[in-house]
Amino acid sequence: MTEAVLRIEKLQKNFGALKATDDVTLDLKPGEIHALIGPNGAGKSTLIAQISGGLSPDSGNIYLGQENVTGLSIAARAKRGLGRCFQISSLAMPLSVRRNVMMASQAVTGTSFSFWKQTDNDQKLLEAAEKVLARVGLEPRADVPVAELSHGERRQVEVACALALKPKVLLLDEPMAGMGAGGSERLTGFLEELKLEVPILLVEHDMDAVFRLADRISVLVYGQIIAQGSADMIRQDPLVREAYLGTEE
Ligand SMILES: Nc1ncnc2c1ncn2[C@@H]1O[C@H](COP(=O)(O)OP(=O)(O)OP(=O)(O)O)[C@@H](O)[C@H]1O
Repeated sequence: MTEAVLRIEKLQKNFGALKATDDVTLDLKPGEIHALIGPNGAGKSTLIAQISGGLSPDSGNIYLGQENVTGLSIAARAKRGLGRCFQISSLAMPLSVRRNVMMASQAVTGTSFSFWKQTDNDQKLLEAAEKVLARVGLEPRADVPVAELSHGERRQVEVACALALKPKVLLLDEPMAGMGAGGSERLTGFLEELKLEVPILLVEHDMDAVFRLADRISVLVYGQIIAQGSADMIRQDPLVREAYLGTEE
């Protein structure tokens, strides 16, 4: 059996009486996209926050490869290869696309002291940024301030920032949100290629993208996984149809 790169075991998180994460177990294997779907308020963001390290679970464990990372900080997890899509709000708007990507990779290489001077000179960072920008198709926009980009392009910058950290695992929280049809289509194609290098745990409301991309899908409702399996299995699952009735489809 292929070893999981990310494994979540019996995770539990309560907010007062609300069970936001209720005994969640799932894993992510090399080469796959595992999508996490569920109606609004199902607990997807809460789960992603616990995996990335922003929120501590009440109980349960999170493993990156063999290592239990449940007690580690966001930065410590990032150093161990847990990449996540940066929120647009964390991008530096006045700075160029290239500079944003360089700053992202610097954040985990530990070279942040006096980085304003250093960044321009650090050839390694620059080369790494150029590679990533080419990868996501942002090369022609490298010198443009993020503030001048379209929403879809900013999303691409977020993905580029995450990739600059050379992650072993990628968490993407609604990467298609706010993108036009063309943007979603391009990003879908890109993620299809990317998963072969970096497995992806994907939270996404765009069901066309989910059903096209996901090798496996977990359906979260009221903090619990009510179904887990291939896209075909999930499409036909009566519990899932009931949970989505009148919402997504
Ligand atoms: N810090 C918090 N304190 C109290 N309740 C919270 C907190 N964060 C989230 N919740 C509640 O936990 C539940 C799960 O919320 P969460 O944002 O994880 O759902 P979601 O599936 O990501 O929703 P959406 O699809 O709308 O983004 C919701 O009922 C929400 O109101």
